[in-house]
Amino acid sequence: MPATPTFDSAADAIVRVRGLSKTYAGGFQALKNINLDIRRGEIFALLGPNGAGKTTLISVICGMSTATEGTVVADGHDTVRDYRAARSIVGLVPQELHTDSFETVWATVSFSRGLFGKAPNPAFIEKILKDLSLWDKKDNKILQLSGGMKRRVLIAKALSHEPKILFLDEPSAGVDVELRHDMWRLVRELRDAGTTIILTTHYIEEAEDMADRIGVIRKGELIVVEDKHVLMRKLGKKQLTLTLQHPMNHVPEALAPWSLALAQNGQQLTYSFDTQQEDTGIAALLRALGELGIDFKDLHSSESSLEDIFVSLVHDTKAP
Ligand SMILES: Nc1ncnc2c1ncn2[C@@H]1O[C@H](COP(=O)(O)OP(=O)(O)OP(=O)(O)O)[C@@H](O)[C@H]1O
Repeated sequence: MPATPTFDSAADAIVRVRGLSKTYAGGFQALKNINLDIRRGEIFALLGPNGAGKTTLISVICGMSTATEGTVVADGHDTVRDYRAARSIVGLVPQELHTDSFETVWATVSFSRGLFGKAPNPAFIEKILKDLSLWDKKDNKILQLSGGMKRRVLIAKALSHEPKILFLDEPSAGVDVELRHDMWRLVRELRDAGTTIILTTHYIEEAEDMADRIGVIRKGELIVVEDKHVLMRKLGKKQLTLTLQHPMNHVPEALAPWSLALAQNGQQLTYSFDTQQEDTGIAALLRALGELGIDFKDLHSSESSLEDIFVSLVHDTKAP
């Protein structure tokens, strides 16, 4: 399993993370020497199990939390030395809802824009609220809204100052299907308009669907950064499943080289092969089956999903 971090030094990186480590006050090291370039205009998905360090990494990149070592440069601005400028180009949709507000939706979102020193732009705020189906709630107080509506307000706030980089921390956690679809439509629109999107997610099918590149973080280390399609091609496995005419009790010794799995009460033989190999071994397997007189009535192949790849990456015992 190639769990080597591929450090990609893109010429047009909008975020450059170098040698980033973070140790919390209690002594726990949550991030270990992270190097990462986020390309301008991409959707980058950060995957990792609970506690891997995703939120910590996002908060340090956004300048909300300080690193113990290393630097982050966002669109040319060092997030520590040049905090205000760096912060003004970043929008963050946090995981937690802190929105027990007596303010109205309109006031809250407009105020957020003002916090970043941007001139009022009611037409722009109106557009965001309409895009997020919040327009008819614009005069409601935040505390009167449902959880899903509050989540929409968080997104509206993050977008209010027209950030170049939008961070979404677990945007789909606890939201209904409708909001999820609205959110992904909006994310695609934003990306098409030039916004760079960085998100963390547990919904791997979403990363598979949405992301241009994927980063996998485990125990504070970035173990893989790769173009989604390349990752799936490189680490993906294909499976060939044969449904047999006659069930068998065990896999014959002569078929040992293919490490076949027998399932479905001896009716199904499965062969897993590496998609990168030049010779998949399928032709030889079919010949061997013919020679042994093993007939099959059906044959189909399938590819491993990003989820399979992710699970095998984070459980790879060889990696640290
Ligand atoms: N303020 C803190 N003080 C000490 N340790 C912390 C603090 N915040 C987070 N941690 C620890 O750092 C590690 C990384 O946490 P982080 O929230 O970044 O993980 P995550 O990948 O976002 O997890 P999840 O998917 O559960 O949100 C965890 O072990 C967590 O317990």
